[in-house]
Amino acid sequence: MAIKRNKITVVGAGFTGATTALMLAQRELGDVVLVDIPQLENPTKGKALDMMESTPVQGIDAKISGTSDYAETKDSQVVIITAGIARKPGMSRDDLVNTNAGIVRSVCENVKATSPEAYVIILSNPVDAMTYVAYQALGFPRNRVIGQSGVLDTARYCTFIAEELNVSVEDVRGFVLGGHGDDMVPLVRYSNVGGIPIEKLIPADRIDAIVRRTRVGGGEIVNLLGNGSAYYAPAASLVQMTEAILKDKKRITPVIALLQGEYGYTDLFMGVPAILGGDGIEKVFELDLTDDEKAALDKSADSVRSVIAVVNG
Ligand SMILES: NC(=O)C1=CN([C@@H]2O[C@H](COP(=O)(O)OP(=O)(O)OC[C@H]3O[C@@H](n4cnc5c(N)ncnc54)[C@H](O)[C@@H]3O)[C@@H](O)[C@H]2O)C=CC1
Ligand SMILES: O=C([O-])CC(=O)C(=O)O
Repeated sequence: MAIKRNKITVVGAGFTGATTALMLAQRELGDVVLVDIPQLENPTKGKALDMMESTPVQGIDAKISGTSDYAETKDSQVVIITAGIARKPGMSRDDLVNTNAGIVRSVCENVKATSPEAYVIILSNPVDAMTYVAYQALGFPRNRVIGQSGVLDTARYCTFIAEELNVSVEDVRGFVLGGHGDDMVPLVRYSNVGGIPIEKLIPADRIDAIVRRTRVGGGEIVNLLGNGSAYYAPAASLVQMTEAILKDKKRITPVIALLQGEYGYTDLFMGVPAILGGDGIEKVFELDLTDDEKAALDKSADSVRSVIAVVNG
């Protein structure tokens, strides 16, 4: 049987969606279908065609198409959901909950009908609650419904650590757990540079400053952009997760997963370290936490619960 390229659907052709589509193609992870609402059919087709016309210059073999018709997304291996509104300065991610819950629900009904075997990655904010909405609407097993927050939050954290020490980002390792809000939990104790714990390299007050900056990293970009939120690092994070699944890389990475007892939480979607591979979330790791770390995670879990309560009405 002829081997075919993977098919990856990106729903939402705005800043994050379009950037993700281009980055997916640049890594030749598969053919990409970019979907937006019917009113934006032509701009969506236009963005896709423009990207497609860059492929000879870049030496990329991947098709990129734009549509508002889910028939064209049929049997995608991975579906990435970026549809929804983004926040502006002065707003929190949670302010987006009602609008985006409706959008994510309707998108997921289409995804369920056209790509019932897909691994679905959710970006739309507030992303922990939106992953819950997607899980309910899709009815897929929990290993196939995956939220993106921790790859991005950890990338910001590692960027700041590398800057602080003036070392390669490649040698920085860390984990950010919890909800994708200002209560997220960068795990200092599990962070190292080239295997050396960061507590041995960076003074405590500077580590505190890095942790604080990481927690509000999304807001820092929102305030600078003035009319939208981050999209380059979020897109890169989505691409890393997609690659982990499509290439069965079994990356150990934070993902938003449905917790059923892990860390003592039940029926909660939140960022935890996991193995991400060919079967989606293949295993969630339960790290040993100190009392302070667990208290911080509990606080973050409470924040996520309060947003999920809004969704549940
Ligand atoms: N989880 C995370 O780490 C991050 C989450 N986000 C979130 O991702 C979402 C998208 O952000 P941007 O791309 O910057 O926004 P954007 O406004 O540039 O793009 C959103 C796109 O979604 C489309 N859309 C709306 N309803 C739709 C529907 N029913 N079907 C298909 N498309 C639909 C819009 O027409 C628009 O093109 C926001 O909610 C934002 O807060 C953004 C960055 C990081
Ligand atoms: O801050 C926002 O609204 C977008 C986002 O989630 C991030 O960049 O972390």
